[in-house]
Amino acid sequence: MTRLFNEPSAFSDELAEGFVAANPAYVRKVPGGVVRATKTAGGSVAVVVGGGSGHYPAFAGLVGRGMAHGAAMGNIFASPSAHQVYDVARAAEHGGGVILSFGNYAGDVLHFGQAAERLNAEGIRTEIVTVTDDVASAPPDEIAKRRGIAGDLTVFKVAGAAADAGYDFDEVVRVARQANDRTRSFGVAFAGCTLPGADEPLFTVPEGRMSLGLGIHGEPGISEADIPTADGLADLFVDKLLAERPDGADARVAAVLNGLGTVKYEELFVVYRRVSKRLADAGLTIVEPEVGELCTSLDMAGASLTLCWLDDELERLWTAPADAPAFRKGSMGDAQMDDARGTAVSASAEIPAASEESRRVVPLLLDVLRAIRQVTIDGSQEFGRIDAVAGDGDHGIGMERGARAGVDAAESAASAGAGAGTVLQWAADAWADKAGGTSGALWGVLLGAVAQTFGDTEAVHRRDAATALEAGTDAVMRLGKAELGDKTMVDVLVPFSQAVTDRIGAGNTAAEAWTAGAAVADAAAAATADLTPKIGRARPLADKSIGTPDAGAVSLARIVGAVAAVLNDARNDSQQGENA
Ligand SMILES: Nc1ncnc2c1ncn2[C@@H]1O[C@H](COP(=O)(O)OP(=O)(O)O)[C@@H](O)[C@H]1O
Ligand SMILES: O=C(COP(=O)(O)O)[C@@H](O)CO
Repeated sequence: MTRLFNEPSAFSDELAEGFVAANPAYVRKVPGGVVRATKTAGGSVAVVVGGGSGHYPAFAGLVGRGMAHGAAMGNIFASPSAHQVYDVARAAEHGGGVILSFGNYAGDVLHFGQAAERLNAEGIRTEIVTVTDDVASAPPDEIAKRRGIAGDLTVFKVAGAAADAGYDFDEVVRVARQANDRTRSFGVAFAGCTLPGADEPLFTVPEGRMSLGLGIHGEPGISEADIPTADGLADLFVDKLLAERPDGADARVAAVLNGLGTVKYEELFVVYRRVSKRLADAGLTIVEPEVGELCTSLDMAGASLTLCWLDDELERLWTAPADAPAFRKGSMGDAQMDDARGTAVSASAEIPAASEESRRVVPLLLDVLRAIRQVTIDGSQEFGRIDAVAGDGDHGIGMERGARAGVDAAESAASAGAGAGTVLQWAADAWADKAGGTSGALWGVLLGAVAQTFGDTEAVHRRDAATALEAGTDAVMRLGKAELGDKTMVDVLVPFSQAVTDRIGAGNTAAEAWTAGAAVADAAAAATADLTPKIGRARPLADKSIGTPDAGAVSLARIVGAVAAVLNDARNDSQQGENA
């Protein structure tokens, strides 16, 4: 149970504030997260990490000398937005380029990817290193699909040490990827975690049982077993990981026995006693092990073991001194504070000139956006419950956060005289920024593509609605790379967009076309229940997901229905106006 909070929606911002207040010698707040408060040598590569909040000390607790240079801090269990990542990277970079490193989750991949594109376009050399250590989340022949869990630590540590040792950009990327290739983790959970303000945990495990192959966002494990003794758990961990020993690995390993939130250090030590013995029996030498909480999942009761098979270079970097709020090793000497660096990085947007025709559609667009917001408020709990079956339960919160921010931004743009395109673009940017997560990125590009199609100078006709939907569908599929049948919002978007295009082509009004499209969307969303997820958070829990529709598909269908209602109301109003 997360007992101590004020407003649940303010939890991640408030914890960031408190974290910075508690660690002024280490970190400084910047838009989107934190950067080192200490000086870094000019020309160094910057290692910027990040992810959702709720995993402390990942990610902000690992910012400091010898470790990361900055951390983008998302909402609880939701990736930070591209905007946040960009801002943190700009504040952290020192002229040697930026390595963005994070656990392999769809939302993080999309947002960090967009930030990398922007940084590279601005001439800041940026490369991504995803962490894929969780052996439970995909088989060895699909290793790149694996999630990142406590193995974040070994990858960030190696990358940060290399950057501070003066390695050049390509060399930091090389050793960080090498560390990831050599890192494997496996975890179990005895009880799920509860989001601040929620009454129920995201999942439960029957008394006396444990969930094997946990996710760090309250995703249930992939199978269940009786809770063994401490030695039994150690054996399970070691057997799983020894079976995954990378090809060509030497006999020296970094070992991390990680508590997920409510397992006591004492219990971890009892388990570690046996882990160390078993590894020694297997002929392995453990190098500077870590036992404690290094990557958590709020109050989840659980533990994981990580092994990183070291070579000489990785060992040197793993054992190099480090000094971060939650990770200290060796002795680094006195730090010099970095007072001089500025923080403001994102330019504020201007309102481009708009034509009268373009502005004429803005009131209707605002009604549409407000209706979308209402759907996300009304459906927040339900979308979250659907998402929790095989995901992390945050789909409702994320959609609501995004839609609320989108409406606020659109209203500001409209009151400053913006045209249709800019109103929607502001909504798109604010949605992606405040929602984070996979759906935040996807709704950002969806609305952004509609905004581009509408523009600020031409009147918006019903054919433009169909063109905009097609552009939005393309943008979502290009960014998310999901195909039809993968069990995502794409399974609704494609048939819905097609239905609207067909109806408009046949001479229907926009309201008629959307009404017909809404029926198609409802049926398509319901049909996702039979599908097996092939992408996104639910993929490792495919069997659990069968029988439940996809959360993003359901929320999209609900939104389409609400938009159809707004268009029908608008049409009835204008007909009454004509009759009067
Ligand atoms: N690659 C993808 N392409 C399109 N939609 C996706 C993709 N991955 C996930 N989704 C959609 O996003 C929804 C989850 O959104 P959200 O809760 O924000 O995700 P997460 O918490 O997993 O980042 C899924 O139900 C699915 O509809
Ligand atoms: O939750 C995280 C990112 O996952 P999403 O795919 O955005 O839900 C984060 O905590 C892990 O980095």
